[in-house]
Amino acid sequence: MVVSEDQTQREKEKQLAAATALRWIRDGMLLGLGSGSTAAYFINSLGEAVRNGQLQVQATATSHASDALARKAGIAMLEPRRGLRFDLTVDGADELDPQLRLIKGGGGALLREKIIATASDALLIIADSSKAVPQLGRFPLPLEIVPFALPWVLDAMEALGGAPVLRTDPNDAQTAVQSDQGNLLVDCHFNALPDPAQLAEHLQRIPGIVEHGLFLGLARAAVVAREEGVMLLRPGLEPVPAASVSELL
Ligand SMILES: O=C[C@H](O)[C@H](O)[C@H](O)COP(=O)(O)O
Repeated sequence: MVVSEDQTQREKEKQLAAATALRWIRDGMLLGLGSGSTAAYFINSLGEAVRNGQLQVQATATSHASDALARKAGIAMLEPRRGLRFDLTVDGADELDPQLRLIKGGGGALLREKIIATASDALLIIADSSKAVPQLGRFPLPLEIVPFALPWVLDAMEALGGAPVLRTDPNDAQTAVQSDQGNLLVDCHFNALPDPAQLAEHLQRIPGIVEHGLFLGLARAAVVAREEGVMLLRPGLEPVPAASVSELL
């Protein structure tokens, strides 16, 4: 596989954003752990700090893959239970706009990610520079669908102006990808989402859509690594160098 200079730069930025997020992790915190390649860098860095005795934390992961990675990294894992709330969730994103509205779910983990983000006092996004966009929608919107509902959900998405595509195995177009819950995933192409809140309302009314990948009003801050430095973005505030902010919460 040929890896372009751009891809190499993106990977470096993901690692840098993930490592920067560690500066806001405090001893004793209960953490939500995100999914995807950027979150994996964070889990590995966190695991290293735990194994070195620098940090003691407990966590719940947003996917089977992240759970396995975190256990392997030596992080103490918590099962879901009544009353459990997280101090902070650290997760990646497929797109984030200046108001820190997000598209998530490119890795299929959107449902557990939204559950854990909602059970957290704060959601911190870690991202490479390609994820920060002026307007959401170039990345197709992921949806988690109950299998029985698929045909009607596809019709409903077309009626909303989207072009829905069932997510299949990249090596076998006949095999649909299943989420950790055993549901189907649909990627809906819109090109641009001028009113994400209105779209989210429509999606919530379509039976069979278990969850959609619009995360609105959930992210407290985003660490975005760029060639010129690592910035902290917060809704309604000018971006500042991440190193200048000592307390996030
Ligand atoms: O379902 C996956 C998640 O929403 C990921 O956080 C998102 O797809 C970003 O993944 P990556 O860090 O690999 O770009």
